[in-house]
Amino acid sequence: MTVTTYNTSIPVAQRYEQARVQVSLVWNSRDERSKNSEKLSLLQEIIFGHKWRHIGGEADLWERFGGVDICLDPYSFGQANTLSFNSLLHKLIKYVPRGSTVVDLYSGAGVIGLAIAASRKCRSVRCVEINKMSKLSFEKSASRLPPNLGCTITWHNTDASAEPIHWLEGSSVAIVDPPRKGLHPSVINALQRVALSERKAFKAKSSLTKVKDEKRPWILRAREPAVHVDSTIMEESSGIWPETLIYISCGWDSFKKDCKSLISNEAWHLENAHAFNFFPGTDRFETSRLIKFEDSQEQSLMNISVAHGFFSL
Ligand SMILES: C[S@@+](CC[C@H](N)C(=O)[O-])C[C@H]1O[C@@H](n2cnc3c(N)ncnc32)[C@H](O)[C@@H]1O
Repeated sequence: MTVTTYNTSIPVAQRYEQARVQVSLVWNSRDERSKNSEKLSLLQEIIFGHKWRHIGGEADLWERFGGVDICLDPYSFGQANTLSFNSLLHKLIKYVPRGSTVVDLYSGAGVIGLAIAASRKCRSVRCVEINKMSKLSFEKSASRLPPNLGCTITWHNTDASAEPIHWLEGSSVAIVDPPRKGLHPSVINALQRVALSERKAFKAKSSLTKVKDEKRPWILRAREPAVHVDSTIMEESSGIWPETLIYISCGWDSFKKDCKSLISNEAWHLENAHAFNFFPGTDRFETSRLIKFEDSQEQSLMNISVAHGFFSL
């Protein structure tokens, strides 16, 4: 695969945005009418179409992340640098107090949530992801978790920005790992509100947040889990709000913007950050950082983890 950045008259960043991608398929046959040629058109359909089909080889790729087996299906998000991601997880896990109730927003196949569930004796972990195709990977990975974890783990196929308050309520730790564009304004707004004194008002009336009739069919709402692991009955969660926020970012500019918003009203205070090199040898280096926040209202510690933000060299 080649990405062309041919037009050198425009700035590098724009060159990549406007780049054209050339995909070369190497096929061992005399011509496109040879035996097995239907597989070639199938491959073409797979690459340029919207469906994935398993043609040959092992269907699943397994990785070991954060001490758990993780299944990576082709249609689910997967971290490119496994070593750096493991270092990030190792650091991140320590910021999650044992016994926490965790919400993993933008969870993909639930790698972070599953790793935390396995190592921090969490009471519950809720993974929230918009891509319904990640469900299968989550299910397969969850099936390999050690038995009797004593943690309720659920995976929800929904848009995290649709009802963020619902997901923050009942979670003592919130983890966000958004795409490069950063957090949706509704998520930032909800994080600001729950960390401020408004939190008390929320405590009173939130559990509270009624499910509204959704008039926009494209908005996913899935309060009920698509996958539920472990038999533990969910405890009453109202009254618990995030005291720890871990932000993992792959977009440095969007992170800076989100971070500024989160600390602007002193709801969250930056405490520390960690950086990890996700793309060594490139002209940018992708970093992860863990930033710890202190909540001035309640003197509790808040963490923000920023992963792989971009710095131009
Ligand atoms: C950077 S990936 C992180 C995935 C996962 N945390 C991991 O490390 O494998 C961002 C994920 O957010 C999901 N996503 C994007 N927009 C979303 C939204 N509005 N609500 C929920 N998930 C979303 C994407 O499908 C993708 O899986």
